[in-house]
Amino acid sequence: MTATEYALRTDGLGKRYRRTWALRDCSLSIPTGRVTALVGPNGAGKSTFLRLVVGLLAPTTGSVEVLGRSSATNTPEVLSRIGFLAQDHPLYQHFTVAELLRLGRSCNLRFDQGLAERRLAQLEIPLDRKAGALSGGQQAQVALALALAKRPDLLVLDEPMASLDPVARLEFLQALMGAVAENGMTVLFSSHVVPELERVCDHLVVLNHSQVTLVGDIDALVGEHRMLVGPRTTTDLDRSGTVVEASHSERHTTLLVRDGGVAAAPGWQASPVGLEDLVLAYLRRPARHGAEPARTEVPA
Ligand SMILES: Nc1ncnc2c1ncn2[C@@H]1O[C@H](COP(=O)(O)OP(=O)(O)OP(=O)(O)O)[C@@H](O)[C@H]1O
Repeated sequence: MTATEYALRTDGLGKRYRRTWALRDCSLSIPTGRVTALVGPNGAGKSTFLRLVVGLLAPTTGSVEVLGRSSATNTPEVLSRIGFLAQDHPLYQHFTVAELLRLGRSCNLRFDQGLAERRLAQLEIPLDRKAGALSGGQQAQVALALALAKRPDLLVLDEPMASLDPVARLEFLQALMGAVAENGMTVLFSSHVVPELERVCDHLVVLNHSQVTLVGDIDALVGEHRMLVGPRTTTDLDRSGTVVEASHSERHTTLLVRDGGVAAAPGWQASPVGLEDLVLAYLRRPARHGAEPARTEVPA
């Protein structure tokens, strides 16, 4: 792929706040046009990663390339192609929606006021209402309308649905997907709500303990993993694979494996794994801080 076929590339990216590494050794690529979910527990480094991507933070190590350009040399032209919705979608609470739109237009060359107004009219959000008088879901929708009106090539959203109820979350995701279908932009958003991601995302990054533990196309990742259940054992498996997670009951052993790991021994059964189980298994893995990925081979 050429540089512009990737909306985002990072190489050895790291950020340290005093003695705390919020993100380390992050090297990944996100192809253009994908909707990517960034998943991780509290404190995993998601916000730090997203703020590095949009240029609000400078890396301690490594580099970020966004829309084919290094973020170290971000020009106003590149920045105008990036939309960013910060966590809790902050809006000036004393501004009316119309005033927020005016502010957006004055700050962004490509601002599409008509697009924002149509979206807000569909949602029946009055333009003369102050942001502080809107519900959390309405504020999220206004923030999304402002971000979309920039007509960004890359839209970055930091936990955009965190404060929304299930209905508002669904409406938000539908609005986002509608905009993606219309504009064909690349979207990167962080979330804790794994079950909802499968419907809208085609790419996944799992971040845990400040490190990327899984990245790739969701269908491919799900296809590469499987669940093996067999008689309780820790040693007598004779086909190699990478054990992501092992659990044992009194009589059975359950393994989540990657790359092979076909149940070879009699009594073992393999089954596909769902996205949620897959993500949870990676999130449960202990921290590692070495250079090499922690891959445990199934004993031969
Ligand atoms: N400005 C800062 N100064 C010092 N430490 C920070 C700062 N910002 C973040 N951290 C630390 O960096 C780590 C990663 O924080 P970050 O906010 O990126 O995580 P997160 O995955 O977005 O968490 P959450 O899901 O709770 O929002 C945490 O240990 C956090 O305490």
